[in-house]
Amino acid sequence: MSTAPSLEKGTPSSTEAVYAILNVLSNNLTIDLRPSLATLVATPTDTTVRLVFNAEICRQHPSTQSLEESHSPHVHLGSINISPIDIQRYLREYSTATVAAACKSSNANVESHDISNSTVQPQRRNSMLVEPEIILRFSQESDHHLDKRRKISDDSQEEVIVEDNQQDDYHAAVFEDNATTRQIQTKSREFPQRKKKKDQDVHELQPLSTERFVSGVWKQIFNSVELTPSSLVNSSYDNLCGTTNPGSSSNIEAFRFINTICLRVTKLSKCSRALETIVQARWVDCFEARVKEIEIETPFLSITETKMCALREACTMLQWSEKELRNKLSIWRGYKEIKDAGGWACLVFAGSGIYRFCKYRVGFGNGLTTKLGKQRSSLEVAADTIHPEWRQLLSIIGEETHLIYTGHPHDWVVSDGGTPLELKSTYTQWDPDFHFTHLESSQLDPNSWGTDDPRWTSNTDTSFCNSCGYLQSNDVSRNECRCFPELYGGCKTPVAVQVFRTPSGKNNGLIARCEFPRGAAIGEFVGLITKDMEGKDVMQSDNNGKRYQIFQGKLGNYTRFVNHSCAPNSQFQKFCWLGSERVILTSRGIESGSEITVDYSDEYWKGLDKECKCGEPCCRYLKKQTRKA
Ligand SMILES: C[S@@+](CC[C@H](N)C(=O)[O-])C[C@H]1O[C@@H](n2cnc3c(N)ncnc32)[C@H](O)[C@@H]1O
Repeated sequence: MSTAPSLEKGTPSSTEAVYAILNVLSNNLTIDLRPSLATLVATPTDTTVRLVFNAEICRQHPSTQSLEESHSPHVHLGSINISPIDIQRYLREYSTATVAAACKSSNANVESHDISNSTVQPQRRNSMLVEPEIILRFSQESDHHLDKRRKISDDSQEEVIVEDNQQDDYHAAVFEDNATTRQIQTKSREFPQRKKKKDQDVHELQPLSTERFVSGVWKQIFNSVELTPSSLVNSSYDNLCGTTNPGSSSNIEAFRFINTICLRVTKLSKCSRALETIVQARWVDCFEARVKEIEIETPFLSITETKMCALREACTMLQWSEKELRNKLSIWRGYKEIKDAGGWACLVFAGSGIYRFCKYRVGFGNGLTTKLGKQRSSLEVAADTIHPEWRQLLSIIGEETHLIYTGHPHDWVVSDGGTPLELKSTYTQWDPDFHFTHLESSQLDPNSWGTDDPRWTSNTDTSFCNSCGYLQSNDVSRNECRCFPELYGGCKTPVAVQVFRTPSGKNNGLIARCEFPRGAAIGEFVGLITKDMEGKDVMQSDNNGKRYQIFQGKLGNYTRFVNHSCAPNSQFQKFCWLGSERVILTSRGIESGSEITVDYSDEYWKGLDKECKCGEPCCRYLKKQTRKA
């Protein structure tokens, strides 16, 4: 390719010329592949030929019309892998074709035609690949025909008549050596128009479904989200790193600093997003109240006129256009609907997904309202007990900031649509003085074991994991064992579970608020490490011949509330952390919203005069008479 594109005299601007070039390269390109392909006919049929299309842009001297030597890199237009069989078919059937038509007809593998990237990508030369020189010709006269041909190749559904004589003219123009080589059309209105994108071609981000939205809210609540902006903004390199010059400090310090800032800014943006949504939801409340007021003041106006009146008032105050406000309003209405159904907590902890959810409104409607309505108080229990500061945000819109649910997250028993109950109230019928002590880790019963913990195999700060062999440490930056990072050696966040009122007469149970993938840890079975307890519900274990029991009763953690099922979705397993044996509850695959259950084992049910209420068809302990009935 040695001849240059000629820009017609009177080209209005260089921008237009650049557009003209791009347009030719992307749309008007026709290629006579025959001379080059003819040399490849003898290529063995099992060899793929790679055709690389490069264009060269030269400058033409205005007076002499001679071409100046080009030092610019080639523009890589694309490449085609083509088989010799296709080459022969091509030569037989198509004398000239657009790149697209050629590719389609040969069913070739076409690489992207990225003309915006004009640097030459050096191609690795493969002995199997042949890179022939290709003559590129641009024909102004044949645009009309070219368009028609493109239509045929691009959209076979479209009925386009290509007149034979026009095709002949077109071929003649392309093959004639003296034909104007590489002419660029400069009349922009005659450029082939870009194909309008069909609806299905438009790339849209997939909106969130109801389930994903609701589980997103739960995830945020159980995450370490911080909702006090004032405590976050006060960050400087000095008070985070203790040095004044970031340039002089080591990379690790700078990295630590930027990580801290990054974390704080993320928290800050979460907080301001939460503020934004509650203010905007409240805006809709106030807007609707104002519409009602105008309705009374001016009863002769239609509903639309009344709304427009309120909208215009707002536009004046906000200094936004009506269109701008109406667009925002449709999303803000979504926030209000979520708030009305799920409460303010739902809105505050919705996270970034809420915008798209309200924009596309897929999953909106009664299903969402009912679902959120049922979980509203459970969400509030979690929000109040895990993030007691969250209600402070509501002061900006004049809402009550007092916490409704105080104490430990598992001091409350939730239920679908019901009012949360205090945990102790659910046991008073058996024990009027019931009080539950929440433990982070097990306690050693000194009467049974003194200071000799039966779970110990060694007493070290670090240890190598029995399962993965990696170093274990409570220091997150040193720990390498990733067996159960939710519980050991990782950053801890509250586990996404709640104590809930079972509908099947088992008193309380444990419900998953997020998904627990198979193998994930739910929690350590934490309680009093004791021995020789009889007639009580205990976990029996044995470490190197030392038999010990873990008793929960009135102390422990949430694993205390896990009920039995004959088809359980979790199981107990032993795990050694820093030389100490632990019993942990791991998931067999648990969906958000399902009850977490475990198999208590035959041993447990053997001596009990109780009936299993797991409700599974495979239940092993359903009393015979019940079964008959
Ligand atoms: C560790 S507690 C589980 C939490 C208990 N439901 C509660 O409200 O405290 C074990 C007790 O729960 C009850 N339970 C657990 N699973 C059961 C089942 N499948 N059928 C009947 N009762 C069950 C039994 O009373 C059992 O003794």
